Amino acid sequence: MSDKETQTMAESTGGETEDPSADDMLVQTDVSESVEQGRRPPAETVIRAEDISVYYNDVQALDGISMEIPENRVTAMIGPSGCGKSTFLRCVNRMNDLVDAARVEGNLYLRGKNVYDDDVDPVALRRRVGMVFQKPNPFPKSIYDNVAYGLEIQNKEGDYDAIVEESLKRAALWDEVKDKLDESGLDLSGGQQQRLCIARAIAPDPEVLLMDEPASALDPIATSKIEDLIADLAEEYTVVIVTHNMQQAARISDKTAVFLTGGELVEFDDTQKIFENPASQRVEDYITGKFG
Ligand SMILES: Nc1ncnc2c1ncn2[C@@H]1O[C@H](COP(=O)(O)OP(=O)(O)OP(=O)(O)O)[C@@H](O)[C@H]1O
Repeated sequence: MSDKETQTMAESTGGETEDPSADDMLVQTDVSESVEQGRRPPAETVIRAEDISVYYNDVQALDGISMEIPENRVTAMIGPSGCGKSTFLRCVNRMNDLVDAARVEGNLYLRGKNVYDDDVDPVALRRRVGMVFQKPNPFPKSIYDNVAYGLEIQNKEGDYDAIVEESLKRAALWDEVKDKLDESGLDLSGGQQQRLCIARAIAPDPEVLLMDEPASALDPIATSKIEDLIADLAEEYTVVIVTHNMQQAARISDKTAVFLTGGELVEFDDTQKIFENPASQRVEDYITGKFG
C-alpha cells in the first residue's frame, strides 16, 4: 500500500471518546476470563521500545516509553483519552512519519533492528507490521479484491485464491462470504467489514498486527466476534491493541500497558497483575474508575 493510502486509512480513524467509567465496574469480574495468563512459557520479545518520546510540534505526546512486547501474545494499551496510546502504536510501523508535525526520539527495535535506522524502508516495514483501524475501511472493491489488494501491490507471488480463502478463514469471515466473493466489501455489515479489513491486513502475512480500537465502532455481538478472533490471531501473530475498553483489555490481552496523561507509561505487566494487583496507586485509581 502506498503511503498516501496508508495515510488516508489513518485519517479515517476519527476521534471518538467514551466514558471509561462505564467499563470500570465490570473489570474486576471479567479479569478471571483473561486468556491463559501465566500458563505459557515466556515469549520472545518482538518489539522493544527504548526511551521513545514523540512531539507534535512543541507538544510532547509520549514521554520516554520503554517496553518489550512479546511474540504471539496480545498486548493491550489502555489509558485516558489523549495519553498517547495511538501515537505509540503509530511508532511501531512509522505511521507518524506521515504526520508533518510529529517528531520521534528514541529507538524502536523490531526483532533487534531499529526501525528508525536510516536504511529501513517504512513501506517495507509496514509489510511486516499490519494495521487495523477503528472504523472499518474496506476499499470500494469486491470482497476478494479487498483481501488480494495487499498482495498485488506488494507483487507477492503465490496462489491468490488460496491466500484469500485462508485469510478470510483466519479472520473468521469465510463461511459468511464464500459464496459472494465478487460482491462489494462495502455491502457487508460493520462487523463483517472489520473482519474483512483484518483479512486484508493478514493476507501479506505480517509478523505484527497493530489494532487501534478495532471494535469501538461495532455493536456488542460484532465486538464479541472480533474479541474471539483476536485471541485466535495471537497464535500466528504478535497483536498490539489500543482500547478504551478496560473490560476488553482484561478479557483478551496477555500484557497490558497503562498510559496516563502526559504520555507516560506508568505500568506494564501481565494483564491479570495490572487488573488485580497493580503496583502503582495511579493505575489502581484509573482502573477502579477514580479518574479517567
Ligand atoms: N496529528 C497530530 N497533530 C497534533 N497533535 C496530535 C496529533 N495526533 C495526536 N496528537 C496529540 O497527541 C496526544 C496523544 O494523542 P493520541 O491520539 O496518541 O492519544 P490516545 O491516547 O490514543 O487518545 P484517544 O484514546 O483519545 O484516541 C494528544 O494530546 C493529541 O491531541
